[in-house]
Formats: sequence, structure tokens, C-alpha cells
Amino acid sequence: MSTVTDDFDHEVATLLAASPLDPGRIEALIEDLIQQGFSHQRDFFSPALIDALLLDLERLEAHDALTSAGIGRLKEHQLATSIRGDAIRWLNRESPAQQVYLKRLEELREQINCALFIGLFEFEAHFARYPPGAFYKRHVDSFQGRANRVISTVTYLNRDWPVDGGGEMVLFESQQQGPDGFDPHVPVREMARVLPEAGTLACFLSDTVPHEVLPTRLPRASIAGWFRRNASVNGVVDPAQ
Ligand SMILES: O=C(O)CCC(=O)C(=O)O
Ligand SMILES: [Fe+2]
Repeated sequence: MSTVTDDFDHEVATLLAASPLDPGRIEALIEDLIQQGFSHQRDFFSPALIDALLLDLERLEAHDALTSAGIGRLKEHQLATSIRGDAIRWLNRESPAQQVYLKRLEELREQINCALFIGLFEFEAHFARYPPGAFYKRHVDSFQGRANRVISTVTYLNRDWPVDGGGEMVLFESQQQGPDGFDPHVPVREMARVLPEAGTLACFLSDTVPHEVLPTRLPRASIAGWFRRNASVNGVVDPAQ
């Protein structure tokens, strides 16, 4: 008789076998990061893994397990749908799909560390669901001086995304932040526009690449994640999540 644990482990093993990463794609991604500070790779993840992740997100939604995303962390947390309209759920290895996804990102982390010597040592990620009409205004993911988030990742889960579906992520030219953040008077140049198509992985430097999510016409599913370095600021370690 098989137990629940056996079934879980078996599902993990099956999904692992169905979702190897292509070393050539990892190399291309790292090369892009070095050259231009961002990369987006179509079909980076296998359909088997993407479908399993989407099913997992749909299961969580059916259980009302997503919460509106706010801006800022911990005490600063506040709902701000005028800035971002997504609902999120942090990944925690509760499903085979999450386990396998986090394992693949761990492999990517090791490869990036080997190539760039930047000592990333943690990865955190959340599912995100943008309902029709939702967006995320231009922002950077990490503030200078609190640069724990070093590289941002976004994996998209949307099969057959139409070209007029909206919800593209726009990446803007890297900017150095001043002591008060970005100067709003400096014009920004668009560098790339990424369709949220199933299997695409986008990566960029967290503290210098401004980006935004354009209003989506269709429900849009993704996993946003960050490779972190645990710098401490005045002796206080900025905690994950
Ligand atoms: O979903 C995306 O394309 C980007 C999301 C994002 O910028 C974020 O969650 O910080
Ligand atoms: Fe972001």
C-alpha cells in the first residue's frame, strides 16, 4: 500500500525527470546578465513543470490562500492597489511543483554564483495572480543600502497568451539610485518588453533595473522571486519575506 509520503515523493521524482534545465540556456542567461543586466528566455522551464505550478496556484486560489500584495515589508506593509493589483502566496515547498521549482532555482543560483562570484545564498519567491485590469507601476525591487535582493526572477505560467493580452513586463534602462532613490526627472528608456508566456523566465538586477507590469486584459499568473544576499544594515538583517 502506498502512503501519502510515497505519493508525494513519487510526484517530485516524476516532475524532476520531466523538467531538466538546459545548460546552454543557463549560460545564455548569465551572459545576458553580464552584458546588459537583464535576460528573458522563452521556454526556459518545461511545460510539465509550468502546468504543475499553474495547477498548484489554482488549488491555492480555490482555497482562498492568496492575499493582496502590499508595498514595503513587515511594519511598513500597506495595501496599495494604486501601485500594484496582484494577489500573492509565498512558496513554501508544500507541493511537489513548488519543491521542484525551488530545486531548479537552486541550480540556477549555484551556476550564477560560479560565474559571477556574487555570493547569492538564498532564494525567496511568491506566486502572483493579476486579475484583469491589474498592473504594477514602475519600480525597482531593492533599495540601495538595503540591497539584499540582488537578482530578480519572474517565471510566467500563462498558456497561449495572445499578443493583445496586455500584462507585458517592461524593463527600463539601468539607473544608479541617488541617496533619495531615483531622480524622477531623468527620462527612462525602454529596454525590453516581455510577454507573460508560459515557460518564459525573466531575470534582472534588483537594484538598478526599473520595471513595470502593464495592465493585463486576462488573468495573469506568475512566480516572482529574488536571489538574496543577507547583508545586514546597521546590524539588522533585513529578513526574507
Ligand atoms: O510579474 C512581473 O512581470 C513582474 C512582477 C514584479 O515586478 C514584482 O513582483 O516585483
Ligand atoms: Fe518588481
